[in-house]
Amino acid sequence: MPWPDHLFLVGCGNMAGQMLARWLACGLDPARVTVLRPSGRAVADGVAVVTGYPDALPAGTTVLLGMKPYQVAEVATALAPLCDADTRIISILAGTTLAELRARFVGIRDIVRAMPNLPVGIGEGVIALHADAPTAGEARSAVEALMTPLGLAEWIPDEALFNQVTALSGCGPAFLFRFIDALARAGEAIGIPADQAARMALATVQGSAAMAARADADPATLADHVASPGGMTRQGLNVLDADDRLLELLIDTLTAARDRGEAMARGE
Ligand SMILES: NC(=O)C1=CN([C@@H]2O[C@H](COP(=O)(O)OP(=O)(O)OC[C@H]3O[C@@H](n4cnc5c(N)ncnc54)[C@H](OP(=O)(O)O)[C@@H]3O)[C@@H](O)[C@H]2O)C=CC1
Ligand SMILES: O=C(O)[C@@H]1CCC=N1
Repeated sequence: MPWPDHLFLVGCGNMAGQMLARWLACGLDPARVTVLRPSGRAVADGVAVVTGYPDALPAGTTVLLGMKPYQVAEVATALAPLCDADTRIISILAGTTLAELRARFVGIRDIVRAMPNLPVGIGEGVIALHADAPTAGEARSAVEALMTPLGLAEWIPDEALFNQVTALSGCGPAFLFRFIDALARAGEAIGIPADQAARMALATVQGSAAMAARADADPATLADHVASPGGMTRQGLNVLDADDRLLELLIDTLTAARDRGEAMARGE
């Protein structure tokens, strides 16, 4: 596995923390990692944690921007002077365009936008990637190799779609967690004891997702395999399908998330 010579994480909270946990589990040497986080909280055995910027970054450093998007100006002011032409930057900042990153990290050739999601921590995430023309092919390959142990890595050639894919896969786990919770609560509402409904909802979603991932048939066809003609499932599907109720709900959900990304890109 071609790990970066050095990895410098700016912020290591919910998201970057999951990425790092997976990289370490896959063999990244913790001595190659420095984490900057204001709290100074320990991250993992052997990983250096700092609360301020070092005087210099080691040669061959890959920087992961993992703080909140609104902090990019403050971070870039401190970080950009430490970067040299060979520093690689990976940004997971939602709604932060490459144009903005290029304006803040002038002179850096290799900048990649990455949009991971939380299941990267167990190697079952999705990571959308986008790079523009100046970023070297070698850097793209290196970043892709770094993302591969995290799950499904997909290049998005058109950055204009980045907020859309963020809505689908970056935010998606939250929508799925909400669905699992709602399925359990719906079970409880029709009389199943709460703890049993929670266990059964989670196992149903887990088993269905795993089966869909392995099946030759697409998910829409699999739904028909569950539904016996004139049976119970069809009656339930009729509720979800009436006026495309579920589809419309999800389109509204993704649209709201996408719109927020566009507003963030405008600095709102
Ligand atoms: N959560 C998710 O599912 C996803 C998040 N993202 C992106 O990841 C980024 C982080 O989100 P998330 O992990 O949820 O947020 P968290 O709040 O969990 O983590 C933020 C991190 O930034 C650190 N931090 C705070 N202030 C500064 C500062 N001034 N300079 C440097 N670091 C700072 C925090 O330090 P400390 O640990 O000391 O508090 C913390 O480690 C965001 O840009 C978001 O858009 C992208 C995809 C999915
Ligand atoms: O909520 C957010 O803004 C980030 C982007 C994707 C998931 N979390």
